[in-house]
Amino acid sequence: MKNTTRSFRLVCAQDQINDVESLLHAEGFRFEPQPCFALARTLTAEPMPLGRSIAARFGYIYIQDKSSMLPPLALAPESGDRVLDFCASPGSKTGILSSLVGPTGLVLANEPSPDRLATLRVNMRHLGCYNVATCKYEGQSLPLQDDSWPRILLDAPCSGWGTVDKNPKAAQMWAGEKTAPLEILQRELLTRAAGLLAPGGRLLYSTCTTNERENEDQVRFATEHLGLVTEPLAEFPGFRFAPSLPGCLLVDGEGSLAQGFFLAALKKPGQAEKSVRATKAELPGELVSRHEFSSRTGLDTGWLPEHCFLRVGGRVYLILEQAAELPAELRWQGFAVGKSAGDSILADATLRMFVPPRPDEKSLVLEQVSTIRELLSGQSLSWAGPGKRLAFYFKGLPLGFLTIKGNRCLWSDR
Ligand SMILES: C[S@@+](CC[C@H](N)C(=O)[O-])C[C@H]1O[C@@H](n2cnc3c(N)ncnc32)[C@H](O)[C@@H]1O
Repeated sequence: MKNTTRSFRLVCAQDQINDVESLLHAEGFRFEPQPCFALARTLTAEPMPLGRSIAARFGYIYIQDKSSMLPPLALAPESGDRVLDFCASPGSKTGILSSLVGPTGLVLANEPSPDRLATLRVNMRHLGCYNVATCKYEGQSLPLQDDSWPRILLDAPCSGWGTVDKNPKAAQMWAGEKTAPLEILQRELLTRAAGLLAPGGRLLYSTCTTNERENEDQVRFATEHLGLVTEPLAEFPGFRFAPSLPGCLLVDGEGSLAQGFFLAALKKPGQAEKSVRATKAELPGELVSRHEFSSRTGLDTGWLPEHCFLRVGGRVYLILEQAAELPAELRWQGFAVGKSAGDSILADATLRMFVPPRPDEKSLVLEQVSTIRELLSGQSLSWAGPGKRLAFYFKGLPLGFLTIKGNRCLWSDR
Protein backbone atom coordinates (compact mmCIF):
# COMPACT_ATOMS: atom_id res chain seq x y z
CA MET A 1 0.00 0.00 0.00
CA LYS A 2 1.38 3.40 -0.98
CA ASN A 3 2.19 5.61 1.98
CA THR A 4 0.61 9.04 1.61
CA THR A 5 1.09 10.18 5.22
CA ARG A 6 2.67 13.61 5.49
CA SER A 7 4.69 14.56 8.52
CA PHE A 8 6.34 17.79 9.54
CA ARG A 9 7.96 19.26 12.58
CA LEU A 10 7.55 22.52 14.39
CA VAL A 11 10.68 24.66 14.42
CA CYS A 12 10.38 26.60 17.62
CA ALA A 13 11.11 26.73 21.31
CA GLN A 14 8.94 24.82 23.76
CA ASP A 15 7.12 27.96 24.85
CA GLN A 16 6.23 28.87 21.24
CA ILE A 17 4.49 25.59 20.35
CA ASN A 18 0.99 26.88 21.12
CA ASP A 19 1.43 29.95 18.95
CA VAL A 20 2.85 27.98 15.99
CA GLU A 21 -0.02 25.50 16.23
CA SER A 22 -2.50 28.33 16.48
CA LEU A 23 -0.99 29.91 13.34
CA LEU A 24 -1.44 26.60 11.47
CA HIS A 25 -4.97 26.11 12.80
CA ALA A 26 -5.94 29.64 11.76
CA GLU A 27 -5.16 28.66 8.14
CA GLY A 28 -7.22 25.47 8.41
CA PHE A 29 -4.46 22.87 8.89
CA ARG A 30 -5.19 19.96 11.18
CA PHE A 31 -2.58 17.56 12.54
CA GLU A 32 -1.77 15.09 15.25
CA PRO A 33 1.25 14.79 17.51
CA GLN A 34 3.74 11.99 16.93
CA PRO A 35 5.03 10.22 20.04
CA CYS A 36 8.63 9.94 18.76
CA PHE A 37 9.40 13.66 19.12
CA ALA A 38 7.65 16.52 20.93
CA LEU A 39 7.82 18.71 17.79
CA ALA A 40 6.71 16.06 15.24
CA ARG A 41 3.22 16.20 13.72
CA THR A 42 1.26 14.27 11.07
CA LEU A 43 -1.13 16.15 8.82
CA THR A 44 -4.80 15.21 8.86
CA ALA A 45 -6.20 18.21 6.91
CA GLU A 46 -4.30 20.31 4.39
CA PRO A 47 -6.55 23.02 2.85
CA MET A 48 -3.61 24.27 0.74
CA PRO A 49 -0.06 22.94 0.30
CA LEU A 50 1.58 23.06 3.74
CA GLY A 51 4.71 24.54 2.16
CA ARG A 52 2.67 27.67 1.30
CA SER A 53 1.43 28.21 4.86
CA ILE A 54 2.43 31.31 6.80
CA ALA A 55 4.17 29.07 9.34
CA ALA A 56 6.35 27.60 6.55
CA ARG A 57 6.97 31.03 5.06
CA PHE A 58 8.44 32.25 8.36
CA GLY A 59 10.44 29.07 9.03
CA TYR A 60 8.28 27.77 11.89
CA ILE A 61 7.67 24.36 10.32
CA TYR A 62 9.72 21.96 8.21
CA ILE A 63 8.14 19.20 6.13
CA GLN A 64 9.95 15.96 6.87
CA ASP A 65 9.13 12.27 6.92
CA LYS A 66 8.91 11.09 10.52
CA SER A 67 11.54 8.35 9.95
CA SER A 68 14.01 11.00 8.87
CA MET A 69 13.63 12.64 12.31
CA LEU A 70 14.96 9.56 14.09
CA PRO A 71 18.75 9.73 13.40
CA PRO A 72 19.35 13.03 15.28
CA LEU A 73 17.06 11.83 18.07
CA ALA A 74 19.02 8.55 18.31
CA LEU A 75 22.31 10.45 18.30
CA ALA A 76 20.79 12.36 21.24
CA PRO A 77 23.24 15.23 21.73
CA GLU A 78 22.73 17.29 24.85
CA SER A 79 22.33 21.00 25.22
CA GLY A 80 25.73 22.67 24.64
CA ASP A 81 27.23 19.70 22.71
CA ARG A 82 29.39 19.96 19.56
CA VAL A 83 28.06 17.77 16.72
CA LEU A 84 29.56 16.99 13.34
CA ASP A 85 27.00 16.33 10.59
CA PHE A 86 29.02 14.58 7.88
CA CYS A 87 26.57 14.59 4.95
CA ALA A 88 24.19 17.37 5.78
CA SER A 89 22.21 18.75 2.84
CA PRO A 90 19.37 19.68 2.65
CA GLY A 91 19.65 19.91 6.44
CA SER A 92 16.56 18.03 7.60
CA LYS A 93 18.53 16.38 10.37
CA THR A 94 20.89 19.31 10.91
CA GLY A 95 17.87 21.39 11.91
CA ILE A 96 16.90 18.92 14.63
CA LEU A 97 20.49 18.69 15.84
CA SER A 98 20.57 22.48 16.00
CA SER A 99 17.54 22.55 18.28
CA LEU A 100 18.83 19.69 20.47
CA VAL A 101 22.23 21.30 21.15
CA GLY A 102 20.62 24.73 21.63
CA PRO A 103 22.17 28.20 21.59
CA THR A 104 25.30 27.21 23.51
CA GLY A 105 25.98 24.19 21.27
CA LEU A 106 27.36 23.95 17.76
CA VAL A 107 26.62 21.86 14.68
CA LEU A 108 29.27 21.70 11.98
CA ALA A 109 27.31 20.73 8.88
CA ASN A 110 29.35 19.43 5.95
CA GLU A 111 28.21 19.02 2.34
CA PRO A 112 30.59 18.62 -0.64
CA SER A 113 28.15 19.34 -3.47
CA PRO A 114 28.12 23.12 -4.20
CA ASP A 115 24.44 23.18 -5.17
CA ARG A 116 23.39 21.13 -2.21
CA LEU A 117 25.56 23.22 0.12
CA ALA A 118 23.75 26.32 -1.12
CA THR A 119 20.40 24.64 -0.36
CA LEU A 120 21.64 23.67 3.10
CA ARG A 121 22.64 27.26 3.85
CA VAL A 122 19.34 28.67 2.59
CA ASN A 123 17.42 26.18 4.74
CA MET A 124 19.46 26.82 7.88
CA ARG A 125 19.02 30.54 7.46
CA HIS A 126 15.30 30.24 6.84
CA LEU A 127 14.87 28.10 9.95
CA GLY A 128 16.99 30.44 12.10
CA CYS A 129 19.59 27.76 12.93
CA TYR A 130 22.26 30.27 13.90
CA ASN A 131 24.30 27.66 15.82
CA VAL A 132 25.10 25.80 12.56
CA ALA A 133 28.42 26.40 10.80
CA THR A 134 28.70 24.96 7.30
CA CYS A 135 31.63 23.63 5.29
CA LYS A 136 32.27 21.98 1.93
CA TYR A 137 34.49 18.88 1.99
CA GLU A 138 34.44 15.31 0.81
CA GLY A 139 33.78 13.69 4.19
CA GLN A 140 36.83 11.44 3.69
CA SER A 141 39.15 14.46 3.83
CA LEU A 142 37.56 16.73 6.44
CA PRO A 143 40.48 18.68 7.96
CA LEU A 144 39.55 18.08 11.58
CA GLN A 145 41.52 16.65 14.46
CA ASP A 146 41.25 12.90 15.16
CA ASP A 147 39.46 11.83 18.35
CA SER A 148 37.89 15.29 18.73
CA TRP A 149 34.12 15.00 18.06
CA PRO A 150 31.92 13.53 20.80
CA ARG A 151 28.85 13.24 18.53
CA ILE A 152 28.86 12.53 14.80
CA LEU A 153 25.93 11.97 12.46
CA LEU A 154 26.74 10.05 9.29
CA ASP A 155 23.55 10.07 7.26
CA ALA A 156 25.22 8.45 4.30
CA PRO A 157 24.54 8.77 0.57
CA CYS A 158 22.58 5.59 -0.20
CA SER A 159 20.34 3.84 -2.72
CA GLY A 160 17.17 5.26 -1.12
CA TRP A 161 15.18 2.01 -1.42
CA GLY A 162 13.21 3.08 1.65
CA THR A 163 11.86 6.13 -0.18
CA VAL A 164 10.43 4.47 -3.32
CA ASP A 165 6.86 5.48 -2.40
CA LYS A 166 7.80 9.11 -2.93
CA ASN A 167 10.80 8.58 -5.21
CA PRO A 168 10.06 5.58 -7.49
CA LYS A 169 13.22 6.16 -9.58
CA ALA A 170 15.46 5.12 -6.65
CA ALA A 171 14.67 1.42 -7.09
CA GLN A 172 15.70 1.41 -10.80
CA MET A 173 18.68 3.72 -10.41
CA TRP A 174 20.28 1.65 -7.67
CA ALA A 175 19.04 -1.84 -8.56
CA GLY A 176 21.06 -4.93 -7.59
CA GLU A 177 24.85 -4.65 -7.94
CA LYS A 178 24.67 -0.97 -8.94
CA THR A 179 24.99 -0.04 -5.26
CA ALA A 180 28.65 -1.22 -5.11
CA PRO A 181 30.16 2.31 -5.52
CA LEU A 182 27.87 3.58 -2.76
CA GLU A 183 28.99 0.78 -0.46
CA ILE A 184 32.65 1.73 -1.02
CA LEU A 185 31.90 5.41 -0.35
CA GLN A 186 29.96 4.54 2.82
CA ARG A 187 32.96 2.54 4.12
CA GLU A 188 35.34 5.41 3.38
CA LEU A 189 33.07 7.83 5.21
CA LEU A 190 32.65 5.46 8.13
CA THR A 191 36.44 5.07 8.36
CA ARG A 192 37.02 8.82 8.51
CA ALA A 193 34.14 9.38 10.94
CA ALA A 194 35.51 6.65 13.23
CA GLY A 195 38.88 8.45 13.25
CA LEU A 196 37.31 11.81 14.15
CA LEU A 197 35.08 10.36 16.86
CA ALA A 198 36.23 11.13 20.40
CA PRO A 199 36.85 8.15 22.69
CA GLY A 200 33.58 7.46 24.46
CA GLY A 201 31.75 9.35 21.70
CA ARG A 202 28.78 8.23 19.61
CA LEU A 203 28.57 7.91 15.83
CA LEU A 204 25.11 7.51 14.41
CA TYR A 205 25.10 5.79 11.01
CA SER A 206 21.85 6.04 9.06
CA THR A 207 20.50 5.43 5.57
CA CYS A 208 17.09 5.58 3.95
CA THR A 209 17.54 2.20 2.32
CA THR A 210 16.58 -1.34 3.23
CA ASN A 211 19.62 -2.79 1.42
CA GLU A 212 21.50 -5.06 3.83
CA ARG A 213 24.84 -4.40 2.09
CA GLU A 214 24.51 -0.67 2.87
CA ASN A 215 23.16 -1.24 6.38
CA GLU A 216 23.94 -4.29 8.46
CA ASP A 217 27.09 -5.15 6.43
CA GLN A 218 28.46 -1.65 7.04
CA VAL A 219 27.87 -1.96 10.78
CA ARG A 220 29.74 -5.29 10.71
CA PHE A 221 32.58 -3.51 8.87
CA ALA A 222 32.68 -0.76 11.54
CA THR A 223 32.76 -3.21 14.44
CA GLU A 224 35.18 -5.69 12.85
CA HIS A 225 37.62 -3.23 11.21
CA LEU A 226 37.24 0.21 12.81
CA GLY A 227 37.25 -0.68 16.50
CA LEU A 228 33.72 0.61 17.13
CA VAL A 229 31.08 -1.18 19.18
CA THR A 230 27.34 -1.16 18.67
CA GLU A 231 25.36 0.77 21.27
CA PRO A 232 21.86 -0.74 21.38
CA LEU A 233 19.10 1.67 20.35
CA ALA A 234 15.69 1.61 22.02
CA GLU A 235 12.71 1.41 19.65
CA PHE A 236 10.89 4.68 19.07
CA PRO A 237 7.17 4.82 19.84
CA GLY A 238 4.83 5.17 16.84
CA PHE A 239 6.98 2.94 14.57
CA ARG A 240 7.21 -0.70 13.59
CA PHE A 241 10.63 -2.22 13.07
CA ALA A 242 11.78 -5.06 10.83
CA PRO A 243 14.36 -7.67 11.90
CA SER A 244 17.95 -6.39 11.78
CA LEU A 245 21.21 -6.70 13.74
CA PRO A 246 20.73 -6.66 17.54
CA GLY A 247 20.54 -3.06 18.78
CA CYS A 248 20.12 -1.57 15.27
CA LEU A 249 16.80 -0.22 14.01
CA LEU A 250 15.31 -0.93 10.59
CA VAL A 251 12.07 1.02 10.20
CA ASP A 252 9.33 -1.05 8.60
CA GLY A 253 8.13 1.66 6.22
CA GLU A 254 4.73 0.15 5.40
CA GLY A 255 3.94 -0.79 9.01
CA SER A 256 5.03 2.65 10.25
CA LEU A 257 3.38 4.72 7.47
CA ALA A 258 6.78 6.26 6.89
CA GLN A 259 9.97 5.84 4.88
CA GLY A 260 12.11 2.77 5.39
CA PHE A 261 15.16 3.84 7.40
CA PHE A 262 18.15 2.19 9.04
CA LEU A 263 19.92 3.41 12.18
CA ALA A 264 22.94 2.13 14.06
CA ALA A 265 24.67 3.79 17.01
CA LEU A 266 28.40 3.08 17.22
CA LYS A 267 30.64 3.92 20.13
CA LYS A 268 34.39 4.39 20.27
CA PRO A 269 35.66 2.65 23.38
CA GLY A 270 37.59 4.80 25.83
CA GLN A 271 37.15 7.74 28.10
CA ALA A 272 35.77 11.04 26.84
CA GLU A 273 38.29 13.83 27.23
CA LYS A 274 36.16 16.89 27.76
CA SER A 275 39.13 19.18 27.31
CA VAL A 276 39.96 18.25 23.68
CA ARG A 277 39.58 21.52 21.82
CA ALA A 278 41.19 22.84 18.67
CA THR A 279 43.24 26.01 18.73
CA LYS A 280 41.37 29.19 17.91
CA ALA A 281 41.32 30.06 14.24
CA GLU A 282 42.08 33.48 12.78
CA LEU A 283 38.73 34.60 11.45
CA PRO A 284 38.94 35.42 7.73
CA GLY A 285 37.43 38.88 7.63
CA GLU A 286 36.88 42.03 9.62
CA LEU A 287 35.43 41.56 13.10
CA VAL A 288 32.41 43.65 13.99
CA SER A 289 31.59 43.84 17.69
CA ARG A 290 28.06 43.39 19.00
CA HIS A 291 28.07 47.01 20.00
CA GLU A 292 29.09 48.20 16.52
CA PHE A 293 26.54 45.91 14.85
CA SER A 294 23.82 47.28 17.13
CA SER A 295 24.72 50.89 16.54
CA ARG A 296 24.83 50.41 12.74
CA THR A 297 21.63 48.38 12.44
CA GLY A 298 19.59 49.62 15.38
CA LEU A 299 19.15 45.98 16.48
CA ASP A 300 19.80 44.79 20.00
CA THR A 301 21.26 41.26 19.86
CA GLY A 302 21.81 41.06 23.61
CA TRP A 303 19.55 38.02 24.10
CA LEU A 304 21.68 35.84 21.80
CA PRO A 305 24.49 33.78 23.37
CA GLU A 306 28.04 35.20 23.35
CA HIS A 307 28.82 36.21 19.75
CA CYS A 308 30.40 38.68 17.38
CA PHE A 309 29.95 39.49 13.70
CA LEU A 310 32.31 39.09 10.79
CA ARG A 311 32.35 41.17 7.63
CA VAL A 312 33.57 39.18 4.61
CA GLY A 313 33.24 40.81 1.20
CA GLY A 314 29.80 42.37 1.09
CA ARG A 315 28.24 39.96 3.62
CA VAL A 316 27.99 39.98 7.40
CA TYR A 317 27.95 36.73 9.41
CA LEU A 318 27.04 35.94 12.99
CA ILE A 319 29.81 34.01 14.73
CA LEU A 320 29.00 32.31 18.00
CA GLU A 321 31.79 32.12 20.54
CA GLN A 322 31.91 28.30 20.29
CA ALA A 323 32.27 28.38 16.47
CA ALA A 324 35.41 30.51 16.74
CA GLU A 325 37.09 27.44 18.26
CA LEU A 326 36.92 25.47 14.99
CA PRO A 327 40.42 24.58 13.75
CA ALA A 328 42.39 27.05 11.66
CA GLU A 329 42.74 24.63 8.71
CA LEU A 330 38.97 24.34 8.28
CA ARG A 331 37.20 26.68 5.87
CA TRP A 332 33.70 27.24 7.16
CA GLN A 333 30.90 29.77 7.06
CA GLY A 334 28.84 31.21 9.90
CA PHE A 335 25.23 32.34 9.78
CA ALA A 336 24.62 35.08 7.19
CA VAL A 337 22.73 38.01 8.71
CA GLY A 338 22.92 40.79 6.17
CA LYS A 339 24.88 42.96 3.75
CA SER A 340 27.52 45.56 4.28
CA ALA A 341 28.61 48.49 2.10
CA GLY A 342 31.28 50.90 3.32
CA ASP A 343 30.52 51.55 6.98
CA SER A 344 26.88 50.63 6.76
CA ILE A 345 25.37 47.27 7.66
CA LEU A 346 21.92 46.23 6.52
CA ALA A 347 20.50 43.33 8.53
CA ASP A 348 17.96 41.08 6.80
CA ALA A 349 14.34 41.77 7.69
CA THR A 350 13.50 38.07 7.72
CA LEU A 351 15.77 37.13 10.62
CA ARG A 352 13.29 36.49 13.37
CA MET A 353 16.13 35.69 15.77
CA PHE A 354 16.85 39.45 15.94
CA VAL A 355 13.26 40.25 16.83
CA PRO A 356 12.91 40.70 20.60
CA PRO A 357 11.57 37.42 22.03
CA ARG A 358 8.52 39.20 23.49
CA PRO A 359 6.54 42.04 21.91
CA ASP A 360 6.61 45.41 23.66
CA GLU A 361 4.83 48.74 23.16
CA LYS A 362 7.08 49.53 20.14
CA SER A 363 6.09 46.38 18.23
CA LEU A 364 3.11 45.28 16.15
CA VAL A 365 1.14 42.24 17.27
CA LEU A 366 -1.16 40.69 14.68
CA GLU A 367 -3.94 38.28 15.64
CA GLN A 368 -5.42 37.66 12.18
CA VAL A 369 -3.74 35.59 9.49
CA SER A 370 -5.63 37.64 6.88
CA THR A 371 -3.58 40.72 7.89
CA ILE A 372 -0.33 38.77 7.58
CA ARG A 373 -1.41 37.56 4.13
CA GLU A 374 -2.13 41.16 3.11
CA LEU A 375 1.37 42.18 4.17
CA LEU A 376 2.89 39.22 2.31
CA SER A 377 1.01 40.23 -0.83
CA GLY A 378 2.62 43.69 -0.72
CA GLN A 379 -0.11 45.74 0.96
CA SER A 380 0.93 48.22 3.64
CA LEU A 381 -0.66 48.96 7.00
CA SER A 382 -1.06 52.28 8.70
CA TRP A 383 1.52 52.85 11.43
CA ALA A 384 2.26 56.03 13.34
CA GLY A 385 5.36 55.00 15.33
CA PRO A 386 8.94 56.33 14.96
CA GLY A 387 12.00 54.61 13.41
CA LYS A 388 12.64 52.66 10.21
CA ARG A 389 11.91 49.12 11.30
CA LEU A 390 9.03 47.59 13.16
CA ALA A 391 9.24 44.19 14.87
CA PHE A 392 6.03 42.26 14.16
CA TYR A 393 4.49 39.16 15.70
CA PHE A 394 1.66 36.70 15.32
CA LYS A 395 0.39 36.65 18.91
CA GLY A 396 3.66 36.08 20.84
CA LEU A 397 5.55 34.66 17.84
CA PRO A 398 8.28 36.85 16.28
CA LEU A 399 7.91 37.02 12.48
CA GLY A 400 10.44 39.63 11.35
CA PHE A 401 10.73 43.35 10.71
CA LEU A 402 8.43 45.57 8.68
CA THR A 403 9.83 48.65 6.96
CA ILE A 404 8.29 51.94 8.08
CA LYS A 405 7.65 54.46 5.30
CA GLY A 406 5.92 57.68 6.31
CA ASN A 407 2.90 56.64 8.31
CA ARG A 408 2.71 53.14 6.76
CA CYS A 409 4.59 49.90 7.32
CA LEU A 410 5.17 47.10 4.85
CA TRP A 411 6.90 43.75 4.46
CA SER A 412 9.94 43.42 2.25
CA ASP A 413 12.08 40.29 2.39
CA ARG A 414 14.63 41.41 -0.20
C1 LIG B 1 21.25 11.16 2.46
S1 LIG B 1 21.83 12.67 1.92
C2 LIG B 1 21.88 13.60 3.41
C3 LIG B 1 20.56 14.07 3.89
C4 LIG B 1 20.69 15.02 5.06
N1 LIG B 1 21.43 14.41 6.16
C5 LIG B 1 19.35 15.50 5.56
O1 LIG B 1 18.84 14.94 6.52
O2 LIG B 1 18.80 16.45 4.99
C6 LIG B 1 23.51 12.37 1.63
C7 LIG B 1 24.34 13.59 1.31
O3 LIG B 1 25.71 13.20 1.25
C8 LIG B 1 26.35 14.00 0.32
N2 LIG B 1 27.64 13.38 -0.07
C9 LIG B 1 27.93 12.71 -1.22
N3 LIG B 1 29.22 12.35 -1.21
C10 LIG B 1 29.75 12.75 -0.03
C11 LIG B 1 31.04 12.70 0.55
N4 LIG B 1 32.04 12.12 -0.09
N5 LIG B 1 31.22 13.27 1.75
C12 LIG B 1 30.21 13.86 2.41
N6 LIG B 1 28.96 13.94 1.89
C13 LIG B 1 28.73 13.40 0.70
C14 LIG B 1 25.35 14.10 -0.81
O4 LIG B 1 25.62 15.22 -1.63
C15 LIG B 1 24.04 14.23 -0.02
O5 LIG B 1 23.71 15.59 0.16
